[in-house]
Amino acid sequence: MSYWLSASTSICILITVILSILSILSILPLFLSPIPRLFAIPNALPIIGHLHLLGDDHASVCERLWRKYNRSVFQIRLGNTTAVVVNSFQDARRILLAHQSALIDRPTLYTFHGVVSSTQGFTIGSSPWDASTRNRRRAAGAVLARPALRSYHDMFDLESFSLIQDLYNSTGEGSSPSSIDIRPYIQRLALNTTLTLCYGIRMRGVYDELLREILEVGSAISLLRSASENYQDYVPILRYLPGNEKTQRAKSLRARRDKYLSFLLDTVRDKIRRGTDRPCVSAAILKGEESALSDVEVSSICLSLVSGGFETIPATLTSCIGSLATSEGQILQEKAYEDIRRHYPDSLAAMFAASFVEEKVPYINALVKEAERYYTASAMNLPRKTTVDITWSDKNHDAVVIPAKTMVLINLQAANHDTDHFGPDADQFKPERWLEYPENVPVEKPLQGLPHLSFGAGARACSGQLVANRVIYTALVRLISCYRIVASESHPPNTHYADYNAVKSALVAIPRPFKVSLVPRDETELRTVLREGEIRTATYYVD
Ligand code: HEM
Repeated sequence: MSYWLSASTSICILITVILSILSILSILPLFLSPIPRLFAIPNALPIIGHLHLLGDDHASVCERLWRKYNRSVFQIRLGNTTAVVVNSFQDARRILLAHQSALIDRPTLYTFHGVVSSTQGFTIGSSPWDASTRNRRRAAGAVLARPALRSYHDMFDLESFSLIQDLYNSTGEGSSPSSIDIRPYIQRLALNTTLTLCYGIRMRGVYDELLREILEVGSAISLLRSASENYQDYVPILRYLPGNEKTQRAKSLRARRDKYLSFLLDTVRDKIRRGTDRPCVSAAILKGEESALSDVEVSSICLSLVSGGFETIPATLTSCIGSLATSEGQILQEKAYEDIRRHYPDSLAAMFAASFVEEKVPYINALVKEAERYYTASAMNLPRKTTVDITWSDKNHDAVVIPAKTMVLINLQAANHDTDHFGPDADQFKPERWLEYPENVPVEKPLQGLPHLSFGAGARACSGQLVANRVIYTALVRLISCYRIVASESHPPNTHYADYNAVKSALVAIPRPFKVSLVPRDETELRTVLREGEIRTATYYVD
């Protein structure tokens, strides 16, 4: 009897000791954390920190951690790097705007900055803050500012017209056309927009070889900026393993990118020699009209504009079309069509002629904002780094100091779906949230501050948001007024705000493939605008 008693006592003691050790281990990171008193997520492992916990979908995991621990701002450890994650809309907006100069820097990463970017310089979005970044951001800002939009009307017209024309040619005529994957068409629309701005060059074919090479290399490079794909950035010992595949891959992508960037710049030089160049960023700089920038800075600006738009616009626009194509989306399409007709009552041709110079249909503006919010293209934003200490406080917790040189990750996906800010239906695609209906017609609700955080905010906010809005707006107005978009039954879209993304570890979302049928609303009217459009746009580009 006493033997059993002492045995059970020993087991109890053993369990108590194990539990005590475990609880000490779980709270230990709080005491060891480099940012004193800022809540640290438990269960960091030696060497890798929280990388195991984050998996490949950092935004959704951090969103769940926020709700689980009821802390919108917390610290995590990515291998050897401490990062502060900010989740709620209010906190994200506050840290980006109230501390914008303290957050103006961006961190450098071994694979992306050390290997990929060693030849053409960093893009603006991946550059640490210094005088060169300031000059490049200013130059890009001038090209992408509101007054400059006017000079791109031909381009907006041509590219959105080519979208409609090529879709028409690919899907066939009649009321039951074949279903199609729309993303490659939108990729060309987005890439041609920035290629025209930077080099005065566009690709005619949706499956053009150079176009596909730029897209493939660009997407692969964007994966090299992801924490979950590049443990060697945070666990340095991995860099020295023999046959390091990541570094080899980064070098081969760098070589492929250097090749097409040189080709594009050489083409502009050649056009300048022959006097056939078009006004664009690189021609202005090569001709000495803009002398403050070096060659590497010119390459960096062009690279920033090309890479800034070619994935973000397709992610947003393709997914929006996915939502419109569902059975619930049919109602949204009809409301949008009615509103387009209300503002352009005369004819489809009149609407076509005006749709690229103004953004005046409220329902389409609401669709654009909702698509940008709901399908947050860059879920974890481009990382930021503090330049000085930030004193951070909120009403529920004591003030903490986030030290200078800390990585700050703003969870844009979580902020854009924050029910405290957008209401209980934040997880639904609902353009109506941006509208009010006095006298039963849609009018845009007056905006108080930022509508959403998909373009970031503050001193390093997206430079291309006005161009992006116009491209998405024009494409939607034209598509919806020409076609009813219907989801394929065999390849339907995934419309969940996180799961629509096939590659969650990438810096910018890549929507899962789906197909739609495009049913012409009025075949005769459609053919008229196609004929007129062909004549009008033929005058824009004479190669
Ligand atoms: C729907 C389309 C787009 C989305 C959702 C988007 C999103 C973003 C985001 C989240 C950032 C980082 C902001 C921050 O750190 O706060 C960014 C930066 C940037 N974007 Fe965009 N973007 C889009 C389109 C474009 C386009 C079309 C261009 C150029 C033509 C562009 C050029 C840039 C540049 C140059 C930066 C770097 C800014 C800096 O670091 O100073 N973006 N974008």
